Order: sequence, then structure tokens, then C-alpha cells
Amino acid sequence: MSGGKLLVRGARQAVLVCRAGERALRGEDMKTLASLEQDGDNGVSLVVGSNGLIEAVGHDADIQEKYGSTKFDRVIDAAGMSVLPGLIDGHTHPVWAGDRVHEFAMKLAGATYMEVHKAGGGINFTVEHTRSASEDELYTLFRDRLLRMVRAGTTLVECKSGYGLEVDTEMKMLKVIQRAKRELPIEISSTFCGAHSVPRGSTMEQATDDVINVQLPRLRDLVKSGDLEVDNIDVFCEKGVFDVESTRRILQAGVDAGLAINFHGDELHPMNSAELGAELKARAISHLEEISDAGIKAMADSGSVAVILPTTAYILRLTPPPARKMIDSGVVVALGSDFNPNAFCLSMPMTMHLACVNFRMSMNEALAAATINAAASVGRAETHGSLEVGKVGDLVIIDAPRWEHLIYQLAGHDHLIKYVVKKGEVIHSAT
Ligand SMILES: N=CN[C@@H](CCC(=O)O)C(=O)O
Ligand SMILES: [Zn+2]
Repeated sequence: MSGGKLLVRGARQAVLVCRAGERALRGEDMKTLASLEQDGDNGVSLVVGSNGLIEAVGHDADIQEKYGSTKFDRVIDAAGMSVLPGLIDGHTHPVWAGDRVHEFAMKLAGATYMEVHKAGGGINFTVEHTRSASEDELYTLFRDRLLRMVRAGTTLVECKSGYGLEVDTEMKMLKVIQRAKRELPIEISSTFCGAHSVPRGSTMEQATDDVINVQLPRLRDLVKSGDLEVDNIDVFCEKGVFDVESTRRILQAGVDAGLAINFHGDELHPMNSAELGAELKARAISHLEEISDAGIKAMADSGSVAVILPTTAYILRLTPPPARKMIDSGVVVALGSDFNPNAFCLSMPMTMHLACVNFRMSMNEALAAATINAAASVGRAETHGSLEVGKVGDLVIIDAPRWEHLIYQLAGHDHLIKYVVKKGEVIHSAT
């Protein structure tokens, strides 16, 4: 090799997460993650080649022997530091205007999510503001949020539309996401969520028909013309929003349009969403606070990823999803920040902390859920989510002798994260 993009050397520890090309980690395999530790004076090195892919991970002496004469665009001396894969956020709603800080006060005073929703607040409040914002205004807000995510260690994020609920605004949101895909260093998996709520003045049946017969056809045209790339289809399957039959119709129409199923289910009421998703071979189902035992079994069998969202359960004071039962039953469990105007959290370290304390996950389980399993939730586990040769060079380097400090130091990521690297390029540096 004559030249490479990045050499990181001298680290105390590198958490590889996987060692054998696993596409997801389940059960016992989430408990112990592959890692390399400094051995005496011999630290850990990682090489990213000029194609942005990881080319080698090993001890300094071995890497030095092999790459001693290679010129790198950048060398990071990581003495005393820990290296881990770029964090992957499996569920966000980051394109919107307005905020709902007043609703936070209402919820603290005792109002439930559905009470706020039925009183015309919640999603429909954000819809009004998002409809009247221009594409540029939305992009500016979105860009700022994505860059905050990067500073908290996120290198790949799932981003939904869903505050338009009619064709023009839904497409405006997807175009904003598309622009960020082209202009920003963070990687995005985009999701069409035209069925996020029933718009004012419509019935569920009318809204379902609109998504299938108006919004999806326009989306298909824009994909065909090269204006949009969209990865996933989403529906808020919930009592009083979209029932199971409407959800099934919309998800099936999404699949027919070439999208992968990644939807909201069993959040506030048991809906048998997990069973539906498993039957439809959903790539991912989010929330699942109210999943049934049969749903857990169905997801373990289908391999659909459960994207659980600790900020939502925390802010809404919901009964947490049965994360332990899901993991112990062999469900692939991932994490998402659920960033949205209800749950204003852009930080996966904070999300992992909440998962450990409130969902009783271990720190290793939380990291597996925020890396390889979150990659699986967006269909990118072949290329993302672990520090293995051939995967994209997405890294977080923290100034601590062990990676667990990133979870342990509650809200301390600003101080701990020294570098965030995307495809071998430093995209955030605290030095
Ligand atoms: N539950 C549905 N959707 C979001 C909340 C969106 C909103 O309240 O604006 C969620 O995942 O938490
Ligand atoms: Zn959501």
C-alpha cells in the first residue's frame, strides 16, 4: 500500500464489536464484545485505506511492520484513548419546524401523549409548522441537528418524514433529507412516514388511501427521476392512529414501491404490531413497549430488528419495553434516540445510558444495539457497525482508557469525544 487515509495508533483499547462478520448480535453474543487491548507498551492501531474502508486493526508493532513505509493523509496519536465504531441511530424524526417545549410542561403536569395529541397538539402541531416552513428553512434546522448528532458520535442515522401528511410537504421533507445526504458527512437511511398521523379533517381510511394512491406514486416518480433515494416505509400503528389493517395495506404498498419495512408498533397499546411485522418480514419495528410474548417469539423467529427507544419511555413515563425478555429470547435489539419534538435528544451516548439504567441492559448490550444491530435495522450490517477489515472507516475516539466511560459519564460525551471519523475522514475534532 503506497498511501492511506488514516492511521490511528497507540490506543489503549479498540472495541471491534464483532470479529467474524456477524450481521447482528443476539442473546449471549451481545454480552461480550470483540475488543483489542493495549499490551504493555504495545497499543492498538487501526488503518483506513484510501477507499475509506478499514484495512487493518492490530497491535502497533504489527501494524508498524506492515505499514511503516505507507504515507497517511492523517495520523492520530490515540495514546490513552479508546476507539469504537461510529454510533448508529436507528430511529429519528429530525426534519421539522417549531418546537413543543410548551407540551413538555403539559406532560410534566400530568397530560399523556394521547391527551396532548387529541387536543390538537403533538404531531399535528408540528405538521402545521412544517407545512408552512420553506425547504431552505427546514434544511437549516435539520443540518444543525445532524451536526449535533455527529458531535455526539453518530455517523449513520435513520431519518423519517412524517410531519407533512400530504403529498407536497412529505416530498419537501424527503428532499430536505436528500440534500443532507448529498451535502453532509453523516450517512442517512431515509424513511417515508406519510402515515405518521391522520391529518386534521381526514379519516384513517382517507389518509390510508392518500398515502397509497397519492403520496407513494409521487415518491416513486421522484425516485425514478433521480431526485430522491428513499430506503424505508413507516406507519404509526397505534390505537386512534392507523389500525393493523391500514398499516398492512400501507406497508405492502411500500414494499411494492421497493421500500423496506421499518415501522412504529405496540407503543402505547398492544396492537399485535410485532406479529404483523414478523409476518411481513419487516426489517425493523420500533418502540414495542407493549409487545406481547407471541410478538417476541415472532420477532425472534423472523429476525426483524426491535428498535427500542429509551428517551420516549423516559419522557412519557411509559412502562419500558421488555428489553431483557427480548434479548434473552433471541430478538435482535437495536437502539434509537427517537429525536423528535416530543423527545428532544440527539445523543446516542445518552440513549445508551438510559437503556442501561431504565431498560436494564448491560453496557456491552447497549453498544451492540447502537452499532451492529442498529446497522441491521437499516440493512447496512454488511458494511457498518463494527471495526472489521473491509467495513467503512467510521469511528469514535474518546479520551478515556476504556470505552464504557462514554455511557458511565452521564451527559459527558462533549468532554469525552475527541474525534468522530467518517470513511476515514475526521468530521469532528475536539482538539
Ligand atoms: N410515536 C410516534 N412518533 C414519534 C413521536 C412523534 C411526535 O410526537 O412528534 C415517536 O416515535 O416517538
Ligand atoms: Zn418515531
